[in-house]
Amino acid sequence: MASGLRRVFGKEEFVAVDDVSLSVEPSQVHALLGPNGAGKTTTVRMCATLLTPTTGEIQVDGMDAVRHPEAARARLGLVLGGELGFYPRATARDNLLFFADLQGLARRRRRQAVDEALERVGLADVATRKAGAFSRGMLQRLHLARALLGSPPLLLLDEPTTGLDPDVALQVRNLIRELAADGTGVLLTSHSMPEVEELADTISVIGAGRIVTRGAVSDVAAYAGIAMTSVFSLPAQLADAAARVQEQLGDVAVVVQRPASGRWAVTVYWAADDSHADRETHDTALAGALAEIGADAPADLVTRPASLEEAYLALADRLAR
Ligand SMILES: Nc1ncnc2c1ncn2[C@@H]1O[C@H](COP(=O)(O)OP(=O)(O)OP(=O)(O)O)[C@@H](O)[C@H]1O
Repeated sequence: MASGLRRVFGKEEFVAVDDVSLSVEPSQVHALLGPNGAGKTTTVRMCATLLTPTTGEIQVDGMDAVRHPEAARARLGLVLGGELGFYPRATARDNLLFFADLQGLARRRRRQAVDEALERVGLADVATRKAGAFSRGMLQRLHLARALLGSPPLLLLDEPTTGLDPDVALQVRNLIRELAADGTGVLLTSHSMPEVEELADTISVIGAGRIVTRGAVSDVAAYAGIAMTSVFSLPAQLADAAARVQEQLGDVAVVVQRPASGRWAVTVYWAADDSHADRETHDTALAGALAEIGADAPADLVTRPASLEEAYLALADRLAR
């Protein structure tokens, strides 16, 4: 839906977003991942018609969003992280009725659309309570309800769970998954790796305004140069275990250790370029290295495909401006 997006700011001609293309299909959750200032929000704001691209094209549900921003706006729902924007002394329902009105929803459809949206986000029971009395989690769900008015085929969610309690964040994630399952396309930004890993079908990693890699978690991991990871713990007295295991393994892996619960939590990142290596090969190599340094075989060893967080941390240096 977006191609060749570029956005330049100010007299200094700072390039915030450079040649970004992406698409969000129905039922797909597409996540934008990247460090602070990478250009994620600028991209979302352009897709939402809040910001005009310096160059590039955007289509929302077949509508040219640069030429016809209002028509495109009616085809998408937007939740920007940390926004306020409700009338504290009006009820949740009246707030949504006001926004339904702003969106130009037909009068006879308005009340029904509002009640459906409140129901969808689990706020139907508190529809007559004032928004000012809502907790942060309830407000965030109200934002989602607002975005859902008129059942747009596309949702743009910029950090929808930032600052929420874990249980409320979980509710919001469940809701996002349900909406996608019902056919809505979702473009999501988040700093939570487990969240992106859980929700996203496609991940675009953005660094310094450009998309550097795109795909599933395994694709991001391959780009980061790691494929699998082994994690285990060692007793506190083995303070130099990582360096000694590293010496044994050489450049097929990177070994790090951190203190955790009075022991060492050790992580071994196996290099991705050895495509023949499987779990067993890694475990055998590791057992040999540990025996060599005089450590007992760890009972809690797990070797598995790299997580998104591990992959992301491994490539963080390459994303800086
Ligand atoms: N209106 C503006 N004027 C000038 N520079 C801007 C403007 N908006 C954004 N920028 C700059 O563009 C870059 C990208 O910002 P953006 O907010 O898109 O990043 P982000 O990836 O969403 O970051 P974060 O993770 O911190 O939210 C930043 O360096 C920011 O300072």
